[in-house]
Amino acid sequence: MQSTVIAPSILSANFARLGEEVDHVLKAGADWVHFDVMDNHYVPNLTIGPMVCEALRKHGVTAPIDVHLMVQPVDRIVPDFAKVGASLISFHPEASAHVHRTVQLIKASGCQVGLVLNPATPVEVLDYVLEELDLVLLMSVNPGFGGQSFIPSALEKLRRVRAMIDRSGKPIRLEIDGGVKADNIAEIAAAGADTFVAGSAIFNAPDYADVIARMKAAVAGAR
Ligand SMILES: O=C(CO)[C@H](O)[C@H](O)COP(=O)(O)O
Repeated sequence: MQSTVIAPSILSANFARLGEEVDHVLKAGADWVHFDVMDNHYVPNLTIGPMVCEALRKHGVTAPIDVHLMVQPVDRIVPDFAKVGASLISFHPEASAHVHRTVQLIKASGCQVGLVLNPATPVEVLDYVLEELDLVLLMSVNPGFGGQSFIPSALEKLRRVRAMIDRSGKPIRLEIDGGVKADNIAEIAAAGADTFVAGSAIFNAPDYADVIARMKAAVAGAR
């Protein structure tokens, strides 16, 4: 199992002060920056693109930027994110005409690659491509909005994907995204996640360091 990563989703940050918010959350103990890209086509919301990623790098952010593409089509935007400092790019198989080709494109661009499974996407979509991946991202809400409730069936799915990753013997991260809070993260970790996206639970809290510390302690206890 990989080391624990807490990746705050900046979807719930104050966009009017984004650079400060990212500095603050990293200083508070966050490991990665989770960067949600929505296109009002694949998902019914519209957020941020490569220019904002570039602005964060120019602002001085050196932490890994974990780009979650909720866009269709996928391939055209990949080089734009690679150029401006994305560390890892994840995409939804439903949004790509050729999943294996998109995986290779992301790797060739110099980024790590992740595949995202929606709550109703079967784990079999990982067959034939799992070993090419650096990360599997399981959505525990339907994509498009922060602040939704964790869908309990994601726990069983985590256990299944954890077993697939362990069987592969590859150092593939298992990330969970949606409704992750300090009070449910222990059972999510016990089900096999090692990388935790949390938006509203962190950015709506009065003390980012306190909530991140409580999350890390809960994960450590569960492992
Ligand atoms: O990808 C997302 C939505 O599509 C968000 O990252 C996710 O929902 C995180 O927000 P929260 O922790 O508030 O549920």
